Amino acid sequence: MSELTPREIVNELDRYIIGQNDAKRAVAIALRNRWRRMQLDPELRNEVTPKNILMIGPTGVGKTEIARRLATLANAPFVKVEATKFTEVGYVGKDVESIIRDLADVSYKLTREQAIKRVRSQAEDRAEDRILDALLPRRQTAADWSHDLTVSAPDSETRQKLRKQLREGALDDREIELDFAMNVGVEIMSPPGMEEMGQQLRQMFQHLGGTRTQSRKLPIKTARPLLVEEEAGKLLNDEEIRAQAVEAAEQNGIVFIDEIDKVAQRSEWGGAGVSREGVQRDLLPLVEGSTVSTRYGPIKTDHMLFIASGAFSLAKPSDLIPELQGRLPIRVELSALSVEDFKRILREPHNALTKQYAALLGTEGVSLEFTESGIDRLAEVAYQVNERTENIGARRLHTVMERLLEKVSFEAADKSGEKYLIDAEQVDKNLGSLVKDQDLSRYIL
Ligand SMILES: Nc1ncnc2c1ncn2[C@@H]1O[C@H](COP(=O)(O)OP(=O)(O)OP(=O)(O)O)[C@@H](O)[C@H]1O
Repeated sequence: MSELTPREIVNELDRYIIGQNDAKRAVAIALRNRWRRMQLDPELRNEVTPKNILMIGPTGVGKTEIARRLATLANAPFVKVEATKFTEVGYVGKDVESIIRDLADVSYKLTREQAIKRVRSQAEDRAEDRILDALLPRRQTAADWSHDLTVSAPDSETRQKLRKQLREGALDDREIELDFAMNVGVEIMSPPGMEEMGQQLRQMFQHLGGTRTQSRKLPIKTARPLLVEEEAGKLLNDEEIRAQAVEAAEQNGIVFIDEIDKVAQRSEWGGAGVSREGVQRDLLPLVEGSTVSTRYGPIKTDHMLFIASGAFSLAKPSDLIPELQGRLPIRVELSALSVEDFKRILREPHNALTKQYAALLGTEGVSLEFTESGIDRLAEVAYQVNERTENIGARRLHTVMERLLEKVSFEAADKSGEKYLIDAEQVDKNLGSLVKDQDLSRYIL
């Protein structure tokens, strides 16, 4: 559980997202409220439900990015779905529960990764010993000392030498033969709603099947990560991880529902409105709090944080069914991005595109530098293309940048040691004609 204060959360988000302060504040408060809730005594804790958020703003201005970064910050399981997915042909209702099942999968993966991190060094030690055993069968070193091979004998001199070489990477290419555990568990696909039964069957088969081993000959550098993974697996308790994953999804889960405006009911839309309202009605129990069965066991949605988002250019939040409106009490508007914002997005974020491309090309020994004028011009070009064709927000920076650097990216492998300077002139030279030609920019930028 993140202990960051709202101010700290906003500061962290500022490292990646330019502007959109209202939205940042809203999600920061929501996250802090989770921490506050956990400080309460259990009885009151259960009464406090999250104040879900409705983000309103055009496409590509940072709605998803804010939610995703928040989740990363809080180490929280996160899923994003498009509400329109449930209006597609073939939708037969109730499938919205798959959102929670996906969240459970994400949560399990996250929880397992964290658990692996905790046992990693122990698993690495064990893996090292197994490699050494393969290089120098332990009987030669340990048997005289003890017949019980599970008790580790002190390293013989040869073993010590090998261990040193191994750690220095000197034996990386040496091939060894090892027994790897093969999971013979049966994958059971359970129909929606029957996950728990599937889970029980899976466990039953696992007991019947057990694990078998398979002997494989591999170079040490390939074998090592596999052995670490296998040893970590042995050190972990899967039942415990499953239970923790359920807990994390219930207490920390964040569900981001995009395009909620597209399923907002408007009386004049007539017939189609029914199915749209249907989707809202299906979503409602999740947001209000219900129990969904997953392969990890039943999961309650009561304390998950739901962030719904949409452009609301045609429909308005008041076109959503009243119950859903009531469940999304916090409204934040995100503004369209200006040229100045684009300039900052290219320069400031920790992961700014300019930094990403420079780092990528750096791996080829090519140095890529953007002058101030170059960045300004790029931002202006992206803004212009957005105005003239379709406004896709900051996503335009990606398409424009990709186009600008296409040639450099292609050639970089043969240009080690060279330096590329991107100034305004370069930008104009590469993109000028495309920007002027509306049809071309529609296809290419
Ligand atoms: N304010 C911003 N600061 C930095 N980067 C941004 C900002 N807005 C958008 N971006 C970048 O633009 C891309 C798209 O943004 P995002 O996915 O958040 O859009 P969105 O507002 O959720 O749109 P949609 O509703 O269409 O999904 C991301 O790569 C994101 O990093």
